[in-house]
Amino acid sequence: LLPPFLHRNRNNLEEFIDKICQYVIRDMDKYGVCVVDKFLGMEKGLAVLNEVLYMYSAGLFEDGQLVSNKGSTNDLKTIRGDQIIWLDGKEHQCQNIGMLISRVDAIIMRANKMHNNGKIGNYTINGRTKAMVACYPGHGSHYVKHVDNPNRDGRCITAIYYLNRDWDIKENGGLLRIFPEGWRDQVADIEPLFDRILFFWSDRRNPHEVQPAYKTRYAITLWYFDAEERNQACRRYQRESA
Ligand SMILES: Cc1cc(NC(=O)CCC(=O)O)nc(C)c1Br
Ligand SMILES: [Fe+3]
Repeated sequence: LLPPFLHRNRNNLEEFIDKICQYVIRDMDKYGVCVVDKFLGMEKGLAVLNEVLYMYSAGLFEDGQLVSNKGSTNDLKTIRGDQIIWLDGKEHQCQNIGMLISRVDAIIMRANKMHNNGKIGNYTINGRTKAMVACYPGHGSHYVKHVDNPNRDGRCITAIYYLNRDWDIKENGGLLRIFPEGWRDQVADIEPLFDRILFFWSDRRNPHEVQPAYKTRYAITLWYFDAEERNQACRRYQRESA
């Protein structure tokens, strides 16, 4: 008879997803931010990391936005921000990234169903963006303080999965600092640790920044849509572009 921990069969996965789901609902309701560690486990986490490293080494990432950085002499020194690639997870050599995406979908859709008559935080989630795989090259590249969805474009939850093994925040930097609205001068400092997933409301409640990273820093981001807000945003967009 196999020891219990080797039976990672369906019902263990179902139980795991339910447990994480309760935790996500509670923390999102209370804080608007939720961190889950050991999300996939070492083996699957490494499989996802290896797919990302393979694509990065194959030069498939596009150059991210240029962050114009005023040097000391006030010259416009542009340092490269994050480099990104968008994936739907069905691409060749991406089946583990695809598995990660379906795990996050399972939690969000389960939370959507489970929570006060099919809503999480009063949202009805009916879709998401593709996965944005981002790499900060690590020469001090950072991301300036911003809000993901400042103008009601439909995105309600940001989910970020981190892939950085042996990350030492003092040495390597790359801290994600969230300034949750209503927390007064408190901040949420999130280290981009391997196999960690972070959820937060995408709107103005959660301005955030990535502090300069001094080692290559990888993350996979998904943004989930609220049906109503997304429909209104699409209608607005059609009117504007008509
Ligand atoms: C391209 C793009 C990236 C990000 N990334 C982060 O905020 C970093 C989070 C982290 O890696 O810890 N956000 C927006 C609104 C856009 Br657009
Ligand atoms: Fe962001």
